[in-house]
Amino acid sequence: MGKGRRMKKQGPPAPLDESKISMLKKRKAGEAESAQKAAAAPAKKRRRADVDEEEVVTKTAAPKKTNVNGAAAMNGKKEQKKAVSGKKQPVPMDSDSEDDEFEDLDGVSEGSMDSDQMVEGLSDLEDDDELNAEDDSVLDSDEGDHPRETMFSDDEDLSDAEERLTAANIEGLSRKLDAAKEAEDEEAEQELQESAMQTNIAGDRPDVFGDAETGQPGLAPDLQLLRQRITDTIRILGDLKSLGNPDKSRADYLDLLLNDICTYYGYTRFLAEKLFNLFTPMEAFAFFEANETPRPVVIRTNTLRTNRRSLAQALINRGVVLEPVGKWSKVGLQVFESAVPLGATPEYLAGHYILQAASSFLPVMALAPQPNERVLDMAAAPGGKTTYMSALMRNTGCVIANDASKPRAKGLIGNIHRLGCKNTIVTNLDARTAFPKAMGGFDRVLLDAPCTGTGVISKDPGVKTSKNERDFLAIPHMQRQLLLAAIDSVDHSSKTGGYIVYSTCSVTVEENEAVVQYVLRKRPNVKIVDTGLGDFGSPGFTSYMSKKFDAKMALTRRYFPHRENVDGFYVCKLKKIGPTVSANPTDDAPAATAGDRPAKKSVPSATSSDDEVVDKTPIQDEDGSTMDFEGGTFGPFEEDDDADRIARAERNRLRRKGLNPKGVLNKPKKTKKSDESTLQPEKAKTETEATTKKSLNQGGKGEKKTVTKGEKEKKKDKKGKQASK
Ligand SMILES: C[S@@+](CC[C@H](N)C(=O)[O-])C[C@H]1O[C@@H](n2cnc3c(N)ncnc32)[C@H](O)[C@@H]1O
Repeated sequence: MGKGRRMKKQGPPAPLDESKISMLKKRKAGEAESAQKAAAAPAKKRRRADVDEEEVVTKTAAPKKTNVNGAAAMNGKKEQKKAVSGKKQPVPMDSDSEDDEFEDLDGVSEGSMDSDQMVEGLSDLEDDDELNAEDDSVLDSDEGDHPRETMFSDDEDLSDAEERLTAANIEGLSRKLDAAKEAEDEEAEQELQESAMQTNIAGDRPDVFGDAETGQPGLAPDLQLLRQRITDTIRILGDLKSLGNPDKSRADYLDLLLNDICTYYGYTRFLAEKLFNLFTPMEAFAFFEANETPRPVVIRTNTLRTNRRSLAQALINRGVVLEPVGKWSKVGLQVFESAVPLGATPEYLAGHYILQAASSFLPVMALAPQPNERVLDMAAAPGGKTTYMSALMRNTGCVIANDASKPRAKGLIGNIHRLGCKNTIVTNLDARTAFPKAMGGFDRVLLDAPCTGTGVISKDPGVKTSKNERDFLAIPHMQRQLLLAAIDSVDHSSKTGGYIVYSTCSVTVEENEAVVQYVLRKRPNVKIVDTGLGDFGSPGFTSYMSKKFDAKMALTRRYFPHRENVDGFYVCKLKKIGPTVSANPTDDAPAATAGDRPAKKSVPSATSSDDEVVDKTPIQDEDGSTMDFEGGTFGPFEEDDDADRIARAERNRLRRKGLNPKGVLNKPKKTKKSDESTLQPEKAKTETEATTKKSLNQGGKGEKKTVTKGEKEKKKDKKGKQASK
């Protein structure tokens, strides 16, 4: 549908630094020798072009496991990779001399490249920032204790120093991305203007309303014209005064634009509007466009079984064209092309890697689980993040990997076994209720929440039409409950942790900042902290439309397909700073949780009695100031009345269907269900919804709910309200 976008590199690794290479050339070989070699070069090039398989295999002194076929395949792939990545290629190597390698680096030689050399290229790309004039590791052979080991480190665990390095890398990458984006934006703007000029050459003010009919009635719309009108309208909206029709308002243009976007990209008006409102019209266009193309394929090296260099080597041997994903990750590899199915290679089956979107590394990096900790992954299936956590913890401590969906939990078990995670226990529970009471005291909790999936529309275009108003009430409601439970499951006095990471693959405010804002109000014992992910991505919104959020919301991170070329994602890191209490004891705070280990001093710990112990001690911020959680700077979430709002939406939905809400909703039910479960969709539309529904049922089953005095009073209140309505 949309104009094809070329596959962009997942955050471009820095190109090889030619000046450093020249320096090395000079140092390694004298000038006279260089001249001699240069004279001999054509002959060598010819020889290389004719290189036979035997020569490839015997290139290095040390015996290599180079797969001849794989190497041969790579020769062909080299050119393809050039085309895809548009970058200078890694170095073809020859055992003859290092100088030859340098010639190749200069791009003179058309010679063959074996798989080892590809890996060398990768290591160069990975660490080129660290290169200095004395660095021997730009190119090397496999022999001896060569610094190459540090270039493509065998030990890719994130030590403290490495973590800092990763953060620095992210900043560097981010700066590069900014520069690249600026250039791209300029280019796009120019293109847009050029094309607009071509079609509106006749007049200064493009008449987009004049050609409102882009196709004959009953016929498919002319997509070319539609696209043109979209770009024209965006241009007009950028300068309404001089380009717009004086008889038309901004709202008229926005309306036209939204309708065109719906027709062109196939969204419902409801969702198109919701997503459109996140951006300027120009950026919204880029977002919708990006949703039409797939994100780069990325695999994560499982460091419990191998290291990235060996994995890259093995896959290159099989004809896979790949590169390190970017400096921000030491375990990711972006795959450009593959001659074999990536989900069926021997390395895959042996658990050396997992196919995992780049953005889904980020929540785990933010959580930063430490060896020997006790960690909970509340919604874990199929386990991309669980297995990454397990690897970061080096198979020590304990990861509880939970998912409410049984079939998905089976997949999770499969991945855990395949990847050799031995510190992991799988549970199949509704995480909204299961953990805080039964099993708390976690050092860290990850909640990668079920969501509407508006960040992954390129993977699941069904989202464009399947998500409705009701979903945007019911799903955030569940996310709030889950996040409250996540907080209540954490031990605030954990010596190493006390952190919660909340993430979604959705870009809407309802599922991200609004959920976090809600829990900040409900749990004054948490605060937003820096994700540690550097400047990669954009800050979370501190205000949106009429809503104002906590100023620290800017510490949360948003990722967008059109900005970072990753799936749309949101990451927020919270620190629990006091025992579980609730600002409103009648709300979702459990009467007793196992989340907090008994506090050491006078702070009253939660007990197992029905009545919640509320710690009235004001919670102090790091600077010693008392935190203001009651209204004030952030609001206007005056009253939490999710159930009412959902009920209202349900009534509206039924009315739209032509049904009488009173008749339908007041029908006597066979079994008694909780407020929320009666409001779940009758028909599961997506896997998430299906799971949600199931988990709701599971939650109801066999769970004896403890009702506090406050809860009883609130219920009474609600009944009174409903009766008066
Ligand atoms: C976004 S996916 C998780 C992806 C996973 N973290 C990964 O990286 O592979 C959300 C998961 O939440 C699960 N889920 C939905 N409702 C749940 C609940 N109440 N308790 C626990 N898990 C739930 C779904 O089954 C789904 O697998």
